[in-house]
Amino acid sequence: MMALGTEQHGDIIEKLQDGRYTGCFALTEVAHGSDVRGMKTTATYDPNTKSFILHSEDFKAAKCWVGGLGQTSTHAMVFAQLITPDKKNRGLHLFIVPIRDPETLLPYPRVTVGDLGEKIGLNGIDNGFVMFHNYRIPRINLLNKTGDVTEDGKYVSRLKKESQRLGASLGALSMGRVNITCVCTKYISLAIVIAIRYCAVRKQFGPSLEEEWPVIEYQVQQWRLFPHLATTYVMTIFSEIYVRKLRSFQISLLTSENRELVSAEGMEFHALSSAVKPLCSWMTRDAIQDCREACGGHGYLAASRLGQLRADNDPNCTYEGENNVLIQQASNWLLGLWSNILEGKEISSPVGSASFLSDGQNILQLKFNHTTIEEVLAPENLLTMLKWLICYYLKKTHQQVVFLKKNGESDFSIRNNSQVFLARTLALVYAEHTLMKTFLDHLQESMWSSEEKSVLTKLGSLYAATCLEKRLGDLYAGGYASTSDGIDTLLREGIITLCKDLLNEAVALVDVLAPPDFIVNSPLGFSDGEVYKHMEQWILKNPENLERPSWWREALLSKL
Ligand SMILES: Cc1cc2nc3c(=O)[nH]c(=O)nc-3n(C[C@H](O)[C@H](O)[C@H](O)COP(=O)(O)OP(=O)(O)OC[C@H]3O[C@@H](n4cnc5c(N)ncnc54)[C@H](O)[C@@H]3O)c2cc1C
Repeated sequence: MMALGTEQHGDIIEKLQDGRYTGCFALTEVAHGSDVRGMKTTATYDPNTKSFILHSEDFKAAKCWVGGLGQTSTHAMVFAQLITPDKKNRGLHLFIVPIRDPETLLPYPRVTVGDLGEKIGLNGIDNGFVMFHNYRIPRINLLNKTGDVTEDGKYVSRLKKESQRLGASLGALSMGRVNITCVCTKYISLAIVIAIRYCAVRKQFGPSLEEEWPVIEYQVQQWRLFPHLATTYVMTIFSEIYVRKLRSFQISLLTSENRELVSAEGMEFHALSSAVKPLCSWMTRDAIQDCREACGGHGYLAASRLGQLRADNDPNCTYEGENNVLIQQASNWLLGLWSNILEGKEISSPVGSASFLSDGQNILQLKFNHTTIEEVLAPENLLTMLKWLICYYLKKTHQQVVFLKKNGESDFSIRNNSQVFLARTLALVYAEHTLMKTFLDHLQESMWSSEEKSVLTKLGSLYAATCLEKRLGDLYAGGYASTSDGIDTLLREGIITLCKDLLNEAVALVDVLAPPDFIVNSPLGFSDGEVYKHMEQWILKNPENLERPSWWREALLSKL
């Protein structure tokens, strides 16, 4: 509201800030989500009453999934197609719409609002729907920074194209994606804390009947968990730095005279957030699942919290841009840079996430030339391999685009047919590289002791080596490595060695990440490691767990 509104919205912003009003954000409709241009809710300006008439033609046009709308919000920011009195559709605009009376929480007449009902997770949030039936709101409720309607109904905008206006409105949402990345770091941290603490205590088998091993001692268990521990550290440090960078970008948005630079930074941040949000939410999804399985049967107890974490992280893959759709924004930006490079033009990457691409043709000539595990695991060598992969995917995706263009396919069809194994992977590797680079740059800061730096470097190497091991096929297929180089053995043995090295540090490393016990709130993951004591308390505290089923009389013959 602050990004897209003007002085006329000061009063309402103040009431939202001090809690007299509560707000929500209504973009998605029942029949349209990712493709926002398909939204059907209309806001028709009526110069006689100087108001907009909001209307949802049917249930398909109902706004839905809106967090906070189901039972509580008094106001919604609603995206609607703005229709001026000349019957022209001026495209999607944002309106502040009163939904409920703040005194009674009852909906206003001509507004149908309600809750979507139980969800897979996040049930603490009341996601709701709303329909408008020729519902009038004052003219000044339009957020009018990019486009406005005069009292007599003329449309005015400093941005000429509808796509620019929509871009400005949606651009204001970038911070939301960054926040999601931060939320993911909290979920992945909790999951890894619970799993590693539990696995350090849980014992099964051993070299002899007398000697049982904690399951974390097993190689396979380390390989299943420690790469996620490494990811958690890389994600945590990355997201902190990333938020700081974005905040200073937002300040320069308001203050900088250099509009060209700000615009280039804006595009890069948009591309970056469009790749990083999918990567982090997917890595968190995979980590939570592995943590759940790593805790065996007890991990399946609701009390372990792993199921809840899995369900709560799930929508991170969907909202603020469905991952598979959102990630296309990043690959489009990268492909644009690559086209410039091929034409011999300079490229602009003021945030620095893709500046290495200007050397892309040389990077593609590089060959794997390491002979020891130490060399392969050296962070700068792993970073080079990730850079090579980005250039490789750029080249392949660009070739596919050119091929489809030559075949006369439309832009829509070209984009659609260059995603799988190409543009999508490109954007993911770009995000993987950005995380690793940011993490390593941060390790150069003087705040770290040499011991801390040493263990953090191991974590960085494990993160990058794990990313690369999954793409060995491409490293061979693209000619970076040949079968005689032994890259597979060196990378894989490197991962196993790192896991072994980290064994003694693992519990301390999760203790660093862990919130206080009352937030961990899982008998498997409390800091004292007294898993069985806490499980017993948990199970016995619920009297129902010791009772016969409520229907026992119906099922037993004796009825006693
Ligand atoms: C818990 C939760 C909270 C939410 N909160 C809000 C909120 O507060 N406000 C709000 O406005 N919305 C909210 N949403 C809605 C959310 O933003 C949308 O669900 C999301 O943008 C995806 O849109 P969709 O559901 O229409 O999916 P669709 O766009 O219908 O996607 C369906 C599938 O099709 C695929 N697909 C679609 N287009 C393409 C393409 N071009 N190429 C390849 N694949 C494609 C997608 O990848 C997806 O797998 C929330 C959703 C959830 C789950």
